[in-house]
Amino acid sequence: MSLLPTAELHLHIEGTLEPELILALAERNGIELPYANLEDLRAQYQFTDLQSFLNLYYENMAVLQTEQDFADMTRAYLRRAAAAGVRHAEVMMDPQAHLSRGITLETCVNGVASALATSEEQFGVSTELIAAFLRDEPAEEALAVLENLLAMDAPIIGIGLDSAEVGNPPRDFVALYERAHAAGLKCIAHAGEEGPPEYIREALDLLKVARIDHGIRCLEDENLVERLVEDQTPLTVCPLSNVRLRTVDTLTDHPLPQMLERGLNVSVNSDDPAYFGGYMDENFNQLQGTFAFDANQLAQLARNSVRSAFITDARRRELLAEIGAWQIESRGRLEVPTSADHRR
Ligand SMILES: Nc1ncnc2[nH]cnc12
Ligand SMILES: [Zn+2]
Repeated sequence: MSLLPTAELHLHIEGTLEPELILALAERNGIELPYANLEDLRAQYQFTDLQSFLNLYYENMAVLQTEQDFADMTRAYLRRAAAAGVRHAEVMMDPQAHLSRGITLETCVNGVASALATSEEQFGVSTELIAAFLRDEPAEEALAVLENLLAMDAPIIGIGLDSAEVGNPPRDFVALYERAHAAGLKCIAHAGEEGPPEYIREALDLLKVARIDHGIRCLEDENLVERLVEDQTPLTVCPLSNVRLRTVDTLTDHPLPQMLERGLNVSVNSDDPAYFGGYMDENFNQLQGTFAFDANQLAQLARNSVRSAFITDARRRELLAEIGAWQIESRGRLEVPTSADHRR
């Protein structure tokens, strides 16, 4: 049984920093961590909400110091993603989280970009880079960083908006998104993860985004659901993330089946796989185990990711053909795309 070919559209590269790599980079860079060992570090991975995760996520970034560190982290993700069936990845990074630690834009951007540049030949995964801005930091700072990214001709195709959602609405970032649109960049934003449906509306109406990251709280607003279905707005859903951050109680309670049923354009993504218990294959594995999706439903989720990706029509046709072949091969004898071989 071959792996389900998919596009990963919602992935924070800093969220792929595995505990083992954190310790290795700390050692390489002579950084003292507040954890005695791997077990001690792993014991921190219990989250009560988004903020409790973000605290650890930002803290662990201290080990990322050089271009090589960023490139090593990115290559480790690409290798793992390829083994999970990912054929195209649109990778977000958080430049402000590094600038605030005294790491230059060149170091973090060039480090990640250098690994992405050889991804297709090395791992068979085509990639794009998206700069995400921290919504819990001043909007003026985000705009200044975007100007610097543009000035250095950073190889980004778009911008995103992430970090602590509640109390930091999309309406605060209109100038940032106007600048990004004017520069010809694609625009996406996290909305409706912990925040209300109104934030999804704002992201669409004020920031004019092409995709919504998460968006699961749209279901609380029937008019919004109808609009999202009508426009086929992509929602990049992250099931294991939602469970680990307690947005839903258990995977059984996850609204993905309901969202598919309603005709929303939903895809499956891993968000911060090193923190949330799995990469793309593990997300599909657990969905399959919980909801018993058939080959048609799994293929639909994969097709949604490909039709929502920022890729050429030729690449889209190529990936849709791969999914079609997988679907034919899988019908009638469906096993889940397995992660057993690469599980930690
Ligand atoms: N799930 C998430 N939500 C908001 N900001 C993030 N940054 C990294 N992961 C995030
Ligand atoms: Zn995210």
